[in-house]
Amino acid sequence: MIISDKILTKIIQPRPLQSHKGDFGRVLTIGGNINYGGAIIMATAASVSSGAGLVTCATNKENLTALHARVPEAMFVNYFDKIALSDSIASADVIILGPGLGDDIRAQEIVQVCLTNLRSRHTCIIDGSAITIISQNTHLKELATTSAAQIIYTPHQMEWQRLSHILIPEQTTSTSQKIQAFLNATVILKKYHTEIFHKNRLISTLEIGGPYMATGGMGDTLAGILGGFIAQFNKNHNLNEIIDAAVYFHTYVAQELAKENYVVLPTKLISQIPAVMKKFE
Ligand SMILES: NC(=O)C1=CN([C@@H]2O[C@H](COP(=O)(O)OP(=O)(O)OC[C@H]3O[C@@H](n4cnc5c(N)ncnc54)[C@H](O)[C@@H]3O)[C@@H](O)[C@H]2O)[C@@H](O)CC1
Ligand SMILES: Nc1ncnc2c1ncn2[C@@H]1O[C@H](COP(=O)(O)OP(=O)(O)O)[C@@H](O)[C@H]1O
Ligand SMILES: [Mg+2]
Repeated sequence: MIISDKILTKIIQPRPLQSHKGDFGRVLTIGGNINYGGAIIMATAASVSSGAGLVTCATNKENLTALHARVPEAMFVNYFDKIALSDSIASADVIILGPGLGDDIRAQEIVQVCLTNLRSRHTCIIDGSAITIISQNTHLKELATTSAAQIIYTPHQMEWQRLSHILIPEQTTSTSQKIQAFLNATVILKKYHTEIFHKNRLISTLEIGGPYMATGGMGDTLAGILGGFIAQFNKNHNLNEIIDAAVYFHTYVAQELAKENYVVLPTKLISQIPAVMKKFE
């Protein structure tokens, strides 16, 4: 199915008057080592801007000042503190694991803590470095595949090559779907005309977007929007439709900005999110 803007009017609804932040879900973002702090800050900012009720960022303490300067709405947890990390996972609805996490041994331990603490009530978006880590570790792959949580992988083609062992030129709809079924997860294969492989074997395709999106941080921003959409819309809509809406929305905002901009900066896209959501309410 080709996704259209109809999905946005369906999913983005006016908020009930009698509501509070607790009604719009809790997102936990996990990532951002000392080299890639920007990735987790962008994912966190995108979750906040797309309407998650409460957002916590579990990251390297080096990123704390920048996080608070850029996204004071977000709370902070030191991701090396295993007890604090487990507690944050327990109280989250949606977890975004991996933007800028890196793939060293301590990052692998963080992925292990996250996967072992997932329960059926959780949705976990596995992005960036976490995909690379899981690709290289059979035990972690097994934990993800057998998890009771809803797992959503958001690979670009190179990350999908690592996870699926399908070389990029051989990544067709049918080869990708075979591996996605084996992973027991949704797969959002990011590229020009992104494809979404849902768990019930439906496939959604994006026919908007373009190279103005080829900027570092654009995928981190998508992970954040997915988190924000799932956290707040999960009660009233089915997960496949919310995922399609988030993926379409991310590219729609970029496409609008591309009318006046040669490249679309992820931070600029994030700043437009609330106003564009308002258009579809
Ligand atoms: N400001 C930041 O802190 C940033 C941190 N980042 C993080 O850096 C870590 C490594 O991720 P990277 O993706 O940079 O590195 P990877 O090594 O995972 O992938 C990048 C390589 O894949 C190739 N590739 C092939 N097809 C592609 C496609 N369709 N889309 C994208 N790349 C494709 C690229 O040419 C490149 O050589 C991740 O954790 C990521 O979240 C990136 O998001 C960039 C920005
Ligand atoms: N040429 C393109 N056409 C359409 N979308 C693109 C293009 N290049 C990049 N994108 C989109 O930008 C995002 C890039 O994600 P990713 O590579 O994970 O970025 P990062 O990890 O740097 O944040 C994806 O949503 C991808 O579909
Ligand atoms: Mg990425």
